[in-house]
Amino acid sequence: MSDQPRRPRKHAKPYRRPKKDPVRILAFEALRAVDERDAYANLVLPPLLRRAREAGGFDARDAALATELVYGTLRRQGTYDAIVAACVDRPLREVDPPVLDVLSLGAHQLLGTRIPTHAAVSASVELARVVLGDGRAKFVNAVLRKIAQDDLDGWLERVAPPYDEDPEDHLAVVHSHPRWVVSALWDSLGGGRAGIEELLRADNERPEVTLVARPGRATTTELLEEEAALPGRWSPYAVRLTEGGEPGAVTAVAEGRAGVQDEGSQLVALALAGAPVEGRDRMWLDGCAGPGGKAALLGALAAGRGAVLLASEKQPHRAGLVARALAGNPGPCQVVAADGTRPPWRPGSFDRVLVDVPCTGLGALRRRPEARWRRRPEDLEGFAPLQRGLLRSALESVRVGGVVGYATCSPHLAETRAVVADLLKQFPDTDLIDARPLLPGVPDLGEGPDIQLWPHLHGTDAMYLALIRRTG
Ligand SMILES: C[S@@+](CC[C@H](N)C(=O)[O-])C[C@H]1O[C@@H](n2cnc3c(N)ncnc32)[C@H](O)[C@@H]1O
Repeated sequence: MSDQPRRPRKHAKPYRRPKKDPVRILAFEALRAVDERDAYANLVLPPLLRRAREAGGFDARDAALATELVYGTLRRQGTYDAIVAACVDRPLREVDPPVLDVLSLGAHQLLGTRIPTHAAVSASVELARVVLGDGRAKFVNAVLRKIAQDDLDGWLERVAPPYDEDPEDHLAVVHSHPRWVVSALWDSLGGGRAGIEELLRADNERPEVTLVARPGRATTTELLEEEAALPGRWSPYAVRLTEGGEPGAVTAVAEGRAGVQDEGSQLVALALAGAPVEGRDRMWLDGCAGPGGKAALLGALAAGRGAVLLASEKQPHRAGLVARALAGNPGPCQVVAADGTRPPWRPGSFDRVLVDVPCTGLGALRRRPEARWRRRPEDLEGFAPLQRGLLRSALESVRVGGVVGYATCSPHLAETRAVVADLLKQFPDTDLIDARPLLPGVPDLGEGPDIQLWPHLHGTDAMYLALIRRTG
């Protein structure tokens, strides 16, 4: 035995178990709800945050951190799964989902935030003790210590296949999108590596909150008086709220004179309203109106031109939301709950028709962090007949000389150009209108005549719009 004196123990103070960490427990609960109950993060989080605030000791910074942990972990799940898989000695499907959630949450803190390594590991291990028990906390500790040995770039070099060998798989792991989604977005965007990488990066950013000043009811000047407000980029009715801006605190929003509406959604309504129609321009239809963002803007624009808007929506509760969005509209409008594929109105009744059809939502991935992992390629087949049925009915509902706008918040070609091409074959007396000149000053709208907006080019959701005139 050595006669060297033993080194004094480093931790002279008695071990004190760290206090429970409400931020990480809340983030874990939210991830479990998304995983177990197929909940949506943007719906599950607000009540959890409210309850935490009401319980006390949970301030705005805690709420911001919890939100970042949940959204960031969900968005980057594909990347973190690949890294965790490299650090455990069994297939990920054999790791219990709650354990995986704690590991992903830890991986995000280590690789996607500025939280110091020791704090990220110890907070995650403590979370694991509380929600999983001591035994599994040891496993979490071991895995996170391995992950902490490298930074994100280092890990990506190890776990992503080289770009030259498999570009789509490489981008899927590096930018955390399912491979089929990378493929579909790239097909629609076209071009080389730089563009698709910018798009995938933009999908991983939190979108700005954009307001619309509903014409005749509010002005952008009024909205710009808000502290965190900046002018919109493209829509004359848009105002952006920078970090910390709270839409609910804006008087015009509380009064329904303004609303929260992505600028891409505003541009779709503006392009339809601006399309030239021959003759009468009095009857406008929004055939898929719920929850009413575009209907409220169209209603206000119609009012300014002496036209009437009929807003139709199949789901009665969503028709209720449309009625709320249109309450106080400065001109005549009506809301009905109706199936747009079997409409109660007569053919040829309308001068302008919008159908913003149900779709995969692949253009709004910034807003719904879990959506990319839930969607399946088979979903496209489910939407295809409905999208065609709604466009067919819209083309029947418009009079000769009037215009139909077919919109999606997906850039997937199967939901955009393929639907339009099919219906143009069935309705030979139609013309596509070049929509690009209707959005003056908006660059990079594509080759036309339809338009495709993109998060990385326009800062909007990836909305698609084709404008079709009936000529006979
Ligand atoms: C993409 S959302 C429309 C968003 C809306 N235009 C807005 O800007 O707020 C599609 C809407 O179509 C509705 N819908 C689905 N099937 C329908 C049908 N057969 N007829 C009419 N509406 C339908 C959905 O309930 C959903 O509210």
